[in-house]
Amino acid sequence: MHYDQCFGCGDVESGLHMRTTVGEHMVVHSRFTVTEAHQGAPGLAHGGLLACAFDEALGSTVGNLLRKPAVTGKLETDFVRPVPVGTTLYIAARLDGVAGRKIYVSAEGRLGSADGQVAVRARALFVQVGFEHFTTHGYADALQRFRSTTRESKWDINP
Ligand SMILES: CCCCCCCC(=O)SCCNC(=O)CCNC(=O)[C@H](O)C(C)(C)COP(=O)(O)OP(=O)(O)OC[C@H]1O[C@@H](n2cnc3c(N)ncnc32)[C@H](O)[C@@H]1OP(=O)(O)O
Repeated sequence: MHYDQCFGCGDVESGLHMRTTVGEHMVVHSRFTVTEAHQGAPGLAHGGLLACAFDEALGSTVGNLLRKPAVTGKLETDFVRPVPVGTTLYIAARLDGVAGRKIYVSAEGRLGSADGQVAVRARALFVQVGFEHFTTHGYADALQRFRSTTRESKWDINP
């Protein structure tokens, strides 16, 4: 689901500008290029921004494969190698299982190419929610407009 104000996939200037495609064996691929706006230590990606990229990639995996609204309940990250500014992180994510409303997903991010060195691994639990989760806690008017103008069309699989 593409929301233009989303920090992960939207058009926010300092955002991550991530796009997602679904590949073979239901592996969901995302890319994130680290810019000057994403630094923690000088010249290196901030860990929280990397976690954000994985939240986005894993959320997109849930959205693209299950097409059910869900939110992150738990997100774990292993930071294995530093990710320098200018690097593109290639994230491959998988759906590991579903148990009732609980959705388990995991991903790994590689440096520079789809077969580069692993820099980050992540696992998450998403919890399926009703649309009222967003209207109750978020901008209800904006969400209703977003829903009525997009419906199915913003689930962009391999645009
Ligand atoms: C394309 C879109 C990309 C989007 C990418 C970005 C996604 C996001 O960042 S979403 C924003 C961040 N997340 C949030 O704001 C969520 C805030 N949390 C909540 O709203 C609630 O805690 C919520 C909805 C997760 C769960 O609450 P609720 O609906 O009452 O369900 P609840 O009964 O507590 O939990 C359901 C099940 O999940 C389990 N669960 C919930 N949270 C956790 C957790 N942190 N760890 C382990 N298990 C958990 C519960 O134990 C329960 O399991 P069971 O069914 O076996 O008893």
